[in-house]
Amino acid sequence: MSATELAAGAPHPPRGQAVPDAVLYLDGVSVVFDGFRALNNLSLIVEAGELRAIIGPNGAGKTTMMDVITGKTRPTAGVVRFHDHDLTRLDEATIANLGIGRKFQKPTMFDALTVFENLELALKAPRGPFSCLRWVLDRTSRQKIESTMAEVGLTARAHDRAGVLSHGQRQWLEIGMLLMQDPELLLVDEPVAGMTDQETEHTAALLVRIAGARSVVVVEHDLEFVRALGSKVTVLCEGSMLSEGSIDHVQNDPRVIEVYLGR
Ligand SMILES: Nc1ncnc2c1ncn2[C@@H]1O[C@H](COP(=O)(O)OP(=O)(O)OP(=O)(O)O)[C@@H](O)[C@H]1O
Repeated sequence: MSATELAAGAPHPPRGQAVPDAVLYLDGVSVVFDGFRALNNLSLIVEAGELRAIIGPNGAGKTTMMDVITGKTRPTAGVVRFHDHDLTRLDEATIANLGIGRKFQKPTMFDALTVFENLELALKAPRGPFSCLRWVLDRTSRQKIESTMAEVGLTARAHDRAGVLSHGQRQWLEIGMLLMQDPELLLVDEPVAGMTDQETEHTAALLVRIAGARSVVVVEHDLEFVRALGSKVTVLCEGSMLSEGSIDHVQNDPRVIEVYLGR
């Protein structure tokens, strides 16, 4: 049973059984806080190289879902797998080291350091027997920093301090810092809140560009931005998946219109 077949609606395999091409696999996940179900039997599959948008009204469970994937919150029930790793048994640091990066709304960088220096700090420290080959590693690191700056559109700001960047540029730098860690799955929380229209467009193009080489899950309220992503959209409501498909499909789904878009 492949992730594509499951995503098309085929029945899920028995709990705990790996799905070959799924990077992220949630099945029957519930989170109960003091009797309140923040997640209610949620199932979700993200494939390799997929860009997925998650939308839903306030309190739908979007943040709780991200918290479950990153190990911040333990599910009360259900399966959460990253490839064949059972994430419900791992702590946050171990999950991050497996290759799951998370970008929160508020950027966390050093304002007094330049764009280049912030990316350099975010680079994984060289490990192993070749770490003495400083020159080779330095050249490789420099190339990686330069390609990441190009990827997020900050090459022209390389030697400017992070503190003088615009709000949008700070968000892109933070995404670049996460990319330096080579995540296989990137979780992005409301990336365009407070951005100008032009910054929002740039961010959509950036996320489309970086998905493909890794999977990207974006939680966002801005539906025009979600449309620009051109990706599959999952609508959460009251902790469950309400609808899934293209932005046109979910925007025309009467259940979505009733509980979310029609408000
Ligand atoms: N630690 C907690 N203890 C109790 N209730 C919580 C806790 N965390 C979240 N909740 C509740 O769970 C529900 C889902 O919250 P969550 O933050 O996941 O929703 P969301 O979709 O991210 O909402 P928003 O769009 O407003 O950020 C909310 O009703 C929230 O009040």
